[in-house]
Amino acid sequence: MPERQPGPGEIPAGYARHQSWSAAASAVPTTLRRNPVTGTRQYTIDVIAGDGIGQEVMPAALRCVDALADAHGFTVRWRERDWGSDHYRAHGRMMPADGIAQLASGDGVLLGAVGAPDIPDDVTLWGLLIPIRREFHQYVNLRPIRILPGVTSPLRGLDELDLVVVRENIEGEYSEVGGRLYRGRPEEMAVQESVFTRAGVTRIARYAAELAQQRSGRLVSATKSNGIIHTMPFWDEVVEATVAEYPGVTVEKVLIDALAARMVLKPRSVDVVVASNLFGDILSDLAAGAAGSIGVAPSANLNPEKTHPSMFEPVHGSAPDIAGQGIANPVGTMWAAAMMLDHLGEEEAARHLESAFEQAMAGGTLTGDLGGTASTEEFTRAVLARCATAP
Ligand SMILES: NC(=O)C1=CN([C@@H]2O[C@H](COP(=O)(O)OP(=O)(O)OC[C@H]3O[C@@H](n4cnc5c(N)ncnc54)[C@H](O)[C@@H]3O)[C@@H](O)[C@H]2O)C=CC1
Ligand SMILES: CC(=O)C(=O)O
Ligand SMILES: [K+]
Ligand SMILES: [Mn+2]
Repeated sequence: MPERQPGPGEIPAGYARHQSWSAAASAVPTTLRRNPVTGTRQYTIDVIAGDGIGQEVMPAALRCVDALADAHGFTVRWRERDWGSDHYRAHGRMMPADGIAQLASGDGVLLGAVGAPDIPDDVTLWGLLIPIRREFHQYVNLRPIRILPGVTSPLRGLDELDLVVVRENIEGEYSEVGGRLYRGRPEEMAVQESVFTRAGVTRIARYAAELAQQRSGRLVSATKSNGIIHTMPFWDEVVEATVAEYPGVTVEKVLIDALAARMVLKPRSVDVVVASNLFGDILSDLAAGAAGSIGVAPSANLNPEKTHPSMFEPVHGSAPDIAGQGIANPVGTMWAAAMMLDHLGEEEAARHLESAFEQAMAGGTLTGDLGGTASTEEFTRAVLARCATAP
């Protein structure tokens, strides 16, 4: 494997040792390519299929969006990026040194997954996914989940579930503050700091409160302020004070351990969950499991101010255990693409895409993770058949 030796000003493959490339990210603000005179809508989207099943689920989603673009009168220019673990093996980095700057001129990023069994996961994540989230200030990770048509939840008697995890996405427990000393020796130690800021907690709480206001008014805040004595009491205080500004929204703080049990036992008692980076990561896979499979779960890494591109991806990873078999469920990526269309202002196409995969599933075409026998290709064709014509 090549040695990772970034030159001056380059992005190192391991973000932990980064200098700064924020200037590159903030240089070019995104502007949606909507011509005010002709009304034509054209979007430039960067596509990072990435690793493992990312290579299988991404083409499935792109074909659907292309069909929808024709049907709804807009065009998408895909800029395909061969970034990820193969790029790392060839060049010693997950993306080019100016990768962030390249993405900055687009209207959004669609990502499959990153992660390969032969490369440490911190290298792959911190070399691609996490820098994009941070440098583009995508501080909201929005993760809706529903029990989709045709799916039987593994939870007894649960036939309906519709909740949203609002995960803080750029600070918290995922922090490069810390270090390791005396590697390999008996006295070795590792320190990992969590970073919570008033600005960071306030803005995620605001986003979640606004979402709760549009839904049930019920917000659950995941915490662990009994065991984690500095950051979590701070999280609780800031969340409570922020949500108090939103009439009609109540916030219930629930310790994460009990919340995990509650989401299995009484998942419908939860509507919108606001959670730190790590807690939101875990709860979103838990919620997806309750809804039948993590293969259907989407996520939007949002820069709500739209000063930078946002990034859309399935919740799942590269799934090396099933990669290359053509059996991955592409719904998580299709649903993420629908969230991207919403973000671009193409709401009709977004609803069309959602109803297309829902109808395919309702018709009994299901991939193996959901107990069906359809391949990725068979399922995708069933969705495509419902994308060309009006829903
Ligand atoms: N945002 C990202 O790109 C993420 C990357 N990862 C990376 O992915 C790699 C694998 O991680 P794991 O912990 O195994 O999580 P994973 O999400 O890749 O897979 C967990 C389990 O779910 C199944 N699964 C996932 N997506 C599926 C789909 N679309 N259809 C059918 N089955 C599906 C897999 O086969 C596996 O049994 C690691 O390198 C990890 O760091 C993990 C999570 C998110
Ligand atoms: C990396 C990961 O697990 C996630 O973004 O959900
Ligand atoms: K992913
Ligand atoms: Mn995750």
